[in-house]
Amino acid sequence: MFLKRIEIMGFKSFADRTHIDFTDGITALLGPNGCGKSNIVDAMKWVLGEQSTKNMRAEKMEDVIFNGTDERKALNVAEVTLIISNEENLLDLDLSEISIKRRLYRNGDSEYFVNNTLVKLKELRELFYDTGIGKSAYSIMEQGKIDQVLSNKPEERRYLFEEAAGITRFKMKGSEAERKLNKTNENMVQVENILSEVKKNYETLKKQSDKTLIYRQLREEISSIDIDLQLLKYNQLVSQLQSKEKILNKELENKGKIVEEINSLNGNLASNLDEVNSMENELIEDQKRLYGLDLEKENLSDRIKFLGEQLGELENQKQTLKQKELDFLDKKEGFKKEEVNRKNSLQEFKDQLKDIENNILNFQKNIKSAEIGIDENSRIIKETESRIVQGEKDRETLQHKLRDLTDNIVHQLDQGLKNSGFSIKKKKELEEKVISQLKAVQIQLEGKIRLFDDSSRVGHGKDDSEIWDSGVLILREFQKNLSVLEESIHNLADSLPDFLEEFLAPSGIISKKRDIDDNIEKLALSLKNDRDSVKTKTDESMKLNIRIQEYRNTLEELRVNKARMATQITAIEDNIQVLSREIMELEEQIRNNLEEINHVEARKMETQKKIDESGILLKNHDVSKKDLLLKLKKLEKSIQNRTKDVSGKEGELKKKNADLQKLILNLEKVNLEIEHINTDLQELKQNFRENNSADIMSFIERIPFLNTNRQDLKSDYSAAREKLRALGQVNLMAPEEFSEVKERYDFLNKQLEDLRTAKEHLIQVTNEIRKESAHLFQKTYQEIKKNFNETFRRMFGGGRAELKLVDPENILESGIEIYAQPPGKKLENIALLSGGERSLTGVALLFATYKVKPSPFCILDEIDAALDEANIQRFINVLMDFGERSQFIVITHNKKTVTGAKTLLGITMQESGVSKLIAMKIGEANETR
Ligand SMILES: Nc1ncnc2c1ncn2[C@@H]1O[C@H](COP(=O)(O)OP(=O)(O)OP(=O)(O)O)[C@@H](O)[C@H]1O
Repeated sequence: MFLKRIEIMGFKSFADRTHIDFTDGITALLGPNGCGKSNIVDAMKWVLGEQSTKNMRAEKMEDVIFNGTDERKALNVAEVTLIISNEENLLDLDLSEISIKRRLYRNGDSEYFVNNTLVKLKELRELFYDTGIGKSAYSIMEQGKIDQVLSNKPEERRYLFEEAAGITRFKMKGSEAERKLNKTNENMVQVENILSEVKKNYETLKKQSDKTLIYRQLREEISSIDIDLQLLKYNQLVSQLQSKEKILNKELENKGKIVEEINSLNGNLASNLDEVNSMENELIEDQKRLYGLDLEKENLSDRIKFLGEQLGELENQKQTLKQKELDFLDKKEGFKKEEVNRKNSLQEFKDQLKDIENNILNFQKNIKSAEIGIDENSRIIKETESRIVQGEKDRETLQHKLRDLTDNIVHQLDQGLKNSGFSIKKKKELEEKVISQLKAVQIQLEGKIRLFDDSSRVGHGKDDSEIWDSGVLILREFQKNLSVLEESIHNLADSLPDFLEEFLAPSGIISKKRDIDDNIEKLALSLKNDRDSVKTKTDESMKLNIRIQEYRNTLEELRVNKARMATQITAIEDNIQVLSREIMELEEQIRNNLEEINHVEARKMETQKKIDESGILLKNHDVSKKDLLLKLKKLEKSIQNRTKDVSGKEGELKKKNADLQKLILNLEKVNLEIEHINTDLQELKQNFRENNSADIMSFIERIPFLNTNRQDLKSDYSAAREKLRALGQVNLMAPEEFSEVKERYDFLNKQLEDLRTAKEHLIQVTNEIRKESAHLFQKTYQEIKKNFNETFRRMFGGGRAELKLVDPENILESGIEIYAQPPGKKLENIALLSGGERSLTGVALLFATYKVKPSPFCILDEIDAALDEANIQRFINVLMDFGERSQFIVITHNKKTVTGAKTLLGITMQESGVSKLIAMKIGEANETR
């Protein structure tokens, strides 16, 4: 047993909570027409997820909720619970009993539960795939549906075979795989589009990055050569210093010796020569100073020259940096222009998007107002229709009244005439008498008038008094005749019955009839107007519906446009972001460049200051030298005068002193040279630190490996600088930008590759599903085909039936033709069969399918309606056979079919409009039978 119980509450005519317990075998559902038997079938379909309102015999889904009776209010919720036994694990849930519940509220909210857990409709449907149960399966066969299996197009019949073959799940999986494949294709196109955009950027940045890397390499090369040159100079200065220090030490030794010799010579000349000596010392001092001044002057000139060269170099550097700044500014200007263009386009797109959104709002408003118009029309139509119904009722009431009144009039007239003894013949005689008397009076009157007229004109010889007398006579005669006439009129009036006056009086019965006639006429006119108005409003609503459809189509297009526009806006916004980043980076480069320029400028100014200071020193030297020369001349003259008196010994002493002086001068010179070398060394170190932000001593270990050919190094330096210049403009951030883009480019390529793999996989899955489905379908089709002929022969007591694939080459789409040959007839297409034959053929196909894949339960709703006695018996025989294996619930009005059932369930409507279940025990059932 599969179906255990169904609980229905508030569903269609089942207003109260109703439990129906099912049993094994065949259960017959009995009850008079309209008592709610098919509503139970509807409840079963509904709880299994039926979505078609047509299949639920409703206009909208809310119509399935109990909508009230004269005695009961409508309900706001419908609920059906189906309890299924899953002991044979037919459903893929590890539970022995499963309850499925569907609930619908009047506001349209709908819920599904499996074992009281809220689930989605999709999950519920998947639970029943390939079980023969469910929306499109064959477990529920209703009135007309069996016939529909035969009337459907050959392709539409496939569902029966597919469900039996168990490929519904495959089909779903196949469609899902195809949906995924389409989605993957769309994603691939999208990724390819983005990739082609990124690729452009990638290639541009790659070129720029390569160039920048060369640029950086050259800069490093130049800096390295520059360091080598500085190291060479440093090495040279250090060697010079060492050799000078050696000379200094040697000369100091010599000086010591000569001083000793002079001291001994001077022993006796000391006193005499003190003055001379002091003068000579002064002279020597002055000569030393003079020599020192010359040396200093030479050094200053060299220094000024060196600083001048440095200044030139710095100026070149500054010019290069300036040029670089201009290039950056040009580039930035270009980017700015592009950014403005992009922003303009962005604004245009945004305006367009706004227009589209406004249009969407307008169309939504139009739809809303059209819907309001339709609602208003429906309201008016409803009102008018109820007015028409009321009008019809009123008209009927009036017509009823009119009929009563007319009967009354005839009756009263009859009665009145009878009571008053009125005779038409007598009335006619009296009327004729009055008319003839009236005519006689008229003739008499005309004759007398003429006579009187003649007499008054001619007189006939009579006087006036005679004329007057004859006039009086005439009038008296006339008066007499009128009295006779009056009497006749009275007689006539007396002959008419009195009650007629009452009849014709304003409050009389005839006036009432006239009023009713008028009212009926008015009512008919108003009904006609109301019907015209209903028609006009219905036409209007139809037009509004067409217009709503048009608005919706346009709305759909607008929504597609809106999405497209939004994508373009995002793309431009991305573009603008890239541009503003590039601009910011350029600005950063310009700022760095400016800092470099300022730095070079500061160094230039410092160098210039040094040149100026050296120039002032040079001028001061010239003045000092001139003064010193003048002083020297004077001093030499004084010494010459003083030494003329000194003896020949003094010659030797003089010579010694001269040697000493020479030595001292040499010593001074060497000291000065050492001092200059030290100054140069300090300067070199200082410059090195400023240019390279590092101490030259940290590079010292490079010296032994240096190419000591200064000339070669210099030409390498110039060549590298030339290459750098030839490179032109360089995007310094390009390698970093390129690495970012590369990362994205690689990522997109990877994504594309993944999508390709996914696509191949999906194609493979689809092919496998198709292959497996084709195999299962073919197998099941062949079995059903074989069974069909057998069940057909059993149903018809002979004959032959056949199934044919319309397109055997295309087994997964092919339609299935049915041919049937009832006994003694020709093999015919089913369209030519009689109603009963068709039902029987349909049932044969259904049972042939059950044989291959029995559905765990089966509901047959009056499928026996068109069968005659003999066929019913055969139908019952087959049904009872199948009843051994499956659970059958049969709705029928046929007594014979009822005899085949094991259990009977009765449905009644004890309370009008509310279905109720009466469980009949087999004993009672037999009595009922
Ligand atoms: N939402 C509803 N609320 C109340 N009653 C409803 C609702 N929907 C349908 N009905 C009632 O259900 C009845 C129809 O029930 P159903 O079609 O099940 O009858 P049946 O027993 O199958 O009849 P038959 O033997 O003629 O096929 C109708 O009287 C209809 O008014």
